[in-house]
Amino acid sequence: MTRHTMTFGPQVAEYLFDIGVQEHPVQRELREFTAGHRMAKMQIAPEQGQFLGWLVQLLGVRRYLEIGSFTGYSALTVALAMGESGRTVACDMSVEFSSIAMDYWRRAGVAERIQLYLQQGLLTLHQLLADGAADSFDLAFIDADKSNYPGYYEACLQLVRPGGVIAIDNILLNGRVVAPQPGQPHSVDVLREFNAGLKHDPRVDLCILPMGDGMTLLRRR
Ligand SMILES: C[S@@+](CC[C@H](N)C(=O)[O-])C[C@H]1O[C@@H](n2cnc3c(N)ncnc32)[C@H](O)[C@@H]1O
Repeated sequence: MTRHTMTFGPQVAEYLFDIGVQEHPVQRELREFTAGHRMAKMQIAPEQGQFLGWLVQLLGVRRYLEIGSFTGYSALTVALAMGESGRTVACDMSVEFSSIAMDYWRRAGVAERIQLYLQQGLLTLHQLLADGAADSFDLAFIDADKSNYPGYYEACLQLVRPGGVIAIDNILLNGRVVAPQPGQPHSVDVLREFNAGLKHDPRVDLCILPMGDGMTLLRRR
């Protein structure tokens, strides 16, 4: 028993992965491919993917909005968990990353169910709102540039239906949110202020998981 969240080394992390992560063969291939990519650390941890897939089942998610898709692992995970009736709107700005993502989405047979917008994420979210998509998503996942997190959050609060969930990744910035350094990027201050405000936000119910680099979950009231 413990009153604190345990921290653990690579051996326990490997054990948790072994006993806790179920992957489709294409998901595994994509994760292994991405491990060799120069920006590999941007991908979510596989146990976060497992959690998102589980949340999809729990909530009965049919419409998923993702801001920041990189090589496609999180979108692939959620698309597989939603099944044939699921629909994803994915946002990214990188042609290079997105072409890898689309390749793996095709190979897993989910590409037709994912609509990718290759432009600034905020622009896409505002377009979706202008097109009447408010209250239409069951789950949103924010995992892109940190300085825009407050803007992504405000837009997602309108796009996700009441009772739906907004998940937010990398809220700890590798611990930089609690150990500010001189000359650090402005995004650290933005994220620290953003994190601190959520527990006072009457529009949501909050839960933070110490998973990966910290994942916040917000249920829209
Ligand atoms: C942390 S990665 C996403 C990881 C992904 N969710 C996964 O599971 O592999 C962040 C992504 O956000 C994208 N990005 C950065 N700034 C962006 C912006 N302003 N609008 C849209 N996408 C952006 C990057 O190109 C990158 O692919």
